[in-house]
Amino acid sequence: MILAEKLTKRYDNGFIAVNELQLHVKKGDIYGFLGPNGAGKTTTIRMLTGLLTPSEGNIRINGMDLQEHVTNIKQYIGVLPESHGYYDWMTGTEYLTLFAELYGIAKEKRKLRVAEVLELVGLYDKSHIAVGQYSRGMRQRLGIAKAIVHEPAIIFLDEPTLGLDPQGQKDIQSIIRDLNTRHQITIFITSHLLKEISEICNRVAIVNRGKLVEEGEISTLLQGYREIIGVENPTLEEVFFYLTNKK
Ligand SMILES: Nc1ncnc2c1ncn2[C@@H]1O[C@H](COP(=O)(O)OP(=O)(O)OP(=O)(O)O)[C@@H](O)[C@H]1O
Repeated sequence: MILAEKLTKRYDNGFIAVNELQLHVKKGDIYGFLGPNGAGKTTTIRMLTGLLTPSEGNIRINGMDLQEHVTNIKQYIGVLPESHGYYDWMTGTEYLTLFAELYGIAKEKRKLRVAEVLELVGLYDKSHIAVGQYSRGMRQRLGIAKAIVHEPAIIFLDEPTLGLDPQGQKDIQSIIRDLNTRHQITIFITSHLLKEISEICNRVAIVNRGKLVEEGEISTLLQGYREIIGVENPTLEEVFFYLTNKK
């Protein structure tokens, strides 16, 4: 579904933030993209979603080259960026209706689709309140609703539970599972909460200083590092620290 080959980003100051990354996200995955601060996760998401041009390498989404078909591909993907602004004076309904319109959803379908996504993220009851009065958890849920309003096949969630309390984290996790299982959306997610990733994802990639250090099924990965780390049942956190601290 997403195939990135030799993906590289060299910023104008010469710094190589992403270095020949090979990624393969399969249809139906909840794919965790992990790495320490500064590893290149946001830079990668920005390239995979067509916001930043790679310095080298290529990206195929649903078999289409991203550079060549960027406009078409934007209909297939939805994004919850790491940080994003809202129009605080708008209600949840107005905000989503605006994006439904920008995505070209026909006027007669907009109202129904906006109501559907509000229901899906548990904001239906709050749809008439100004976004400025939403809690952080509600804003994140609204951000997810925005990411799915045009029925994309893949969504990219950059730290969706950052700064949320445990209940807020659980709410987002259950929305993610629901989108994946009931709505067949492939999910690409970054998070520093490794327990969260091991609970909701089936596959992960671990990056460090712009380079891929591992990719695969979580269960296979954990098994593969049993002897190397010398722990009978290593957690994702133990494997992560082993891989990102090694020289
Ligand atoms: N515009 C830029 N110019 C130069 N360097 C940049 C630019 N944007 C990001 N970087 C650097 O690229 C590296 C990767 O940044 P990026 O934001 O992709 O990391 P990240 O893995 O998302 O980090 P975090 O977990 O902290 O969000 C960092 O060292 C960052 O300082």
